[in-house]
Amino acid sequence: MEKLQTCALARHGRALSELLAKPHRGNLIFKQWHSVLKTKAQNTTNSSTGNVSYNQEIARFKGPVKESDLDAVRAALSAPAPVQELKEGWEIPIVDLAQLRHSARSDAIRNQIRRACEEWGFFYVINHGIPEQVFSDMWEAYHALFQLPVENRTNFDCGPFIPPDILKKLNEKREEMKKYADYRDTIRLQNLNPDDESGTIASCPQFFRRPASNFYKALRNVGFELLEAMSESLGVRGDYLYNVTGENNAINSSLHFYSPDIDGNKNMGLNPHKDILTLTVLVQDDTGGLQVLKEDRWVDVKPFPGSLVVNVGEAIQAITNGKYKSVLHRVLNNPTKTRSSISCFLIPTPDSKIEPIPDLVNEENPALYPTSTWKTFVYNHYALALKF
Ligand SMILES: O=C(O)CCC(=O)C(=O)O
Ligand SMILES: [Fe+2]
Repeated sequence: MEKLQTCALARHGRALSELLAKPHRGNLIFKQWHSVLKTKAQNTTNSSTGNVSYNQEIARFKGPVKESDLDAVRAALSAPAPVQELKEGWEIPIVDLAQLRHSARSDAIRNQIRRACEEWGFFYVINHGIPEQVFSDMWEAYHALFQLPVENRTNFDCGPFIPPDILKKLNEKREEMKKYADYRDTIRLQNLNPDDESGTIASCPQFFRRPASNFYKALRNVGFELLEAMSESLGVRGDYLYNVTGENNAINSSLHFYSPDIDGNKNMGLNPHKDILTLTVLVQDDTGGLQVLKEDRWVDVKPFPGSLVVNVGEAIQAITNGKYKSVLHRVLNNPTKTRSSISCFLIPTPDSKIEPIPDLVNEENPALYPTSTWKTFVYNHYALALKF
């Protein structure tokens, strides 16, 4: 703590304790970009963490770490929407995968998926059949990973996936971007093929490889199954979305650890953003805080034990010519508890062609997206967001 305090003093010329005493201590100075967690166990009540917990004071104030640029870019993609009361009875749709696998019910479930993608862009998946052990092993590995000293992360935490020239522009806008800082720590893994133990996963610590491989394989395969159902729900061949996103067996992942909102400032753990990729499959612990925007209202994606949370990415929105929605979502920090989540992103390969499905384009529905490669799509996406 002492070291961090010195660091805060040096940077901001004020003692940490002084700032902590102020009612507005959630000010920009402390909205650091990343946080680092480790050491001293505290009595946090995060059920999925078991006995493991992290020192939240440190988590909040260490930083900025090597620029969590992606968060800032994502935040810049759209201004935060107005916060309104949640509408009673609005619930995220639930998709029962066991029923989808049951031929007598699969049509009905595909229709549910279609509606969920059109109306919400988000849904829960239940009865996916992934053994509980896969999750518990992964959570254990997750917590062990976060306990490593931050300098030991460089081998495997790939940082943001942003084209270098965009990154340069972003650095020029750094001050402006600070207002979008998030209260959390994130480890990012990129281009990880869970089938290939000699690939990217080999740069992860030994203890993490096996549980991560099992976990990502399971989540990715659920993602593939959903891509098939989504293709069919659009009236195209079952392998359409899978093929069009490049038959990529590798995934990206963000492992998030959210600090408690100890000053009650309703700080943002993760600013409103859309996922740019194909499909996100996410697990969250039982803390809650994830919200999705629907008709200008934030709706809670409440923890639902045993479920996966799935959301449509920008790539699918483009391929479906806007029919399936990639929607804004955010995470609010819990007042007292930490929160853990792991996103598994299905990603196209760089040369994949991203363009609307021809059958979905007609006179009434002109193409809303030009044909591009995934690489260009990503570039344009960020460039547009940053308005240069
Ligand atoms: O932590 C969560 O629940 C959301 C994470 C998320 O939106 C992301 O990684 O893109
Ligand atoms: Fe997201």
